[in-house]
Amino acid sequence: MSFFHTVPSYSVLCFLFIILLIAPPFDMILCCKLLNNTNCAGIGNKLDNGSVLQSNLDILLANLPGNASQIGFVNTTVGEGQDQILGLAICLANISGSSCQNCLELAVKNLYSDPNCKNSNSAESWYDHCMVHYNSRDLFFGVPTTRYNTLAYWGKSEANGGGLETTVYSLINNLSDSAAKNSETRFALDQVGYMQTSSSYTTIYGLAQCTRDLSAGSCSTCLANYTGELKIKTKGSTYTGARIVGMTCFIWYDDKPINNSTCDENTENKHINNTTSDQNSKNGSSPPGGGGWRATGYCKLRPDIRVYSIYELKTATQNFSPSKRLGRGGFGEVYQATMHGKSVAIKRLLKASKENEQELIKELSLVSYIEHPNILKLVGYCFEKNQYFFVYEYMPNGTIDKHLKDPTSRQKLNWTTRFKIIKEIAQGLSYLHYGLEKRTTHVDLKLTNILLSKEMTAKIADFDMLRTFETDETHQSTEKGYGTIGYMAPEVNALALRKNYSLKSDIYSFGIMVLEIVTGKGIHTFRKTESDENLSESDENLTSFVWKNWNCKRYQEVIDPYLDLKIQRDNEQMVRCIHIGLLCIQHEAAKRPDILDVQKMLNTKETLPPPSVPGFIRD
Ligand SMILES: Nc1ncnc2c1ncn2[C@@H]1O[C@H](COP(=O)(O)OP(=O)(O)OP(=O)(O)O)[C@@H](O)[C@H]1O
Repeated sequence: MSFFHTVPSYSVLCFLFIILLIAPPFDMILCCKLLNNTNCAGIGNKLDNGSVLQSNLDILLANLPGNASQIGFVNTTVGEGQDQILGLAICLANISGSSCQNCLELAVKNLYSDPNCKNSNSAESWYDHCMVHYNSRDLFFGVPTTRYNTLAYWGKSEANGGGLETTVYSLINNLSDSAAKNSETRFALDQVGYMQTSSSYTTIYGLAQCTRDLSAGSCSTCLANYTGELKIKTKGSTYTGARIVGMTCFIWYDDKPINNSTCDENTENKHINNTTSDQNSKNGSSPPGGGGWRATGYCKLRPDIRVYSIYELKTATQNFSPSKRLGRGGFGEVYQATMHGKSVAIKRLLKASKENEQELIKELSLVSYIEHPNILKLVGYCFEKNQYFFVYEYMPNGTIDKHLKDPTSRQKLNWTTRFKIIKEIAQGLSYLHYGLEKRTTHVDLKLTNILLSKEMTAKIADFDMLRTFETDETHQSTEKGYGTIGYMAPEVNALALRKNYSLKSDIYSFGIMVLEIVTGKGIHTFRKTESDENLSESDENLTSFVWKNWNCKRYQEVIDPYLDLKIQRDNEQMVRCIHIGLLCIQHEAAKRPDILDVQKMLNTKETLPPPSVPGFIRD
């Protein structure tokens, strides 16, 4: 199990390059759309400490987050008559149950801690993803209001009559219509394309939601009111983003994806307001021209990444039944399941905890955007109740390691397939090293991290792990991560040297994998020893075994006996792959080819340089 490290592409100096290599991509760290502060002002009646009403309020607020997290909404009352208190809690319908609960717990906490709202008989606290509202006086369930807490807009403005206005308001109208008709959640999320100029295309994302106690008609009314209000407030212009947070409905659109995300105190922005005033909040409106509050961060997740609830995962895996378990690695267990008609592999992270959550979110956002046919695709995740899961596409043919260990599969794994797999791993690695905005290293490349699809397409996996986890003895901690003994390059093999990890260290691991695939012998076939005298297969390592035979030109000794050696072209490719493998595992990192060179070597017949001594071999 491992993770990717990223490197800014402008880095040329090696040491700077390495330092940057292990730095997390900062722009991925921020999570959640932030609203500006809205104050709690003009509180009406205060509750008497120790009163029945106060204790009813305490009961109400203690239960709202948990009750609402089930379906993202609850409205309820506690007490009767003079002592009755009404409460409503709602989350944006595209966040997980755990995020909803976290958000509402924060919202409730603020109702108690904000001096303006503390002990109020009527107050409201809203965050970016949720809102809590209580009242001891009026019945507000099911009643649409025209009052809103925040109306804000931002981004580029365009005079009305331009294409943006049509795009935005047709999106809002469609969303409003869909949300009103959605009897289950009163929520709709959509996106629409907009040609800014003849050559520049923008997507506008949007959501609309009503509290679930509204009827379809009331929901329409609420959303229509706010749409009209937005038009009035923006005074003849349309902006690329806006948000209205109302008492009974919300509208939000932006030219950036409005993602679901997990939020905590650091990332959610709080807003507490009392409800005694009938006036619109003064604090939420932005001046035309894009001032006022602005989104300062997102969980940058690929928009189609799904958020699963633990309940869904438990159901799909028969409560994580051993019969559904695909395997166990250094960091967790993997289960097979079918979700929404697709076969998936659910990785349950056993060593993650709340403290790691922000780091996990950061990893998640990085991994979610990595899309390549030779990289395992992330489908979704679940961070709930201090439990953490990543959901990936399922690879029915398992790991290549498994195929090489089983004599029947090994026999079936002919050279054409093995060569294809080697080239596919190189393609995936090339994408990581050079195909992303920032250079990214895998750090834990090994055969158990290469999965095979139904069509035997190789996909690089295992990039979802924190760098600070405790692990088992087969893994060693790099300064910010792990590698696996046997695959780790000499420059990173000692604990003190872990910071030396570079793209060339990944190349070393790639070279070991190539040799394993050609020889059919995993690194674990050999007993690792420091001695290179009187080597026999049982007491040398893979590297020394290949190197010794290579130097004597005993190529056939090296090639997997399960491979058919009758085809001349295949034989040449096998020897060439041993050669490439040896170039990749040269002791001196600088001498190793980079992955683009490797791809060229694999795809052409150009003459290769002689390899120098590999890592971990004594001259
Ligand atoms: N997407 C997947 N499809 C099918 N099987 C999978 C998938 N992901 C993992 N597996 C199986 O689950 C096993 C455990 O995977 P996991 O990533 O937890 O550990 P690992 O890579 O084997 O070990 P380590 O944690 O030491 O890197 C794998 O060896 C593989 O057999």
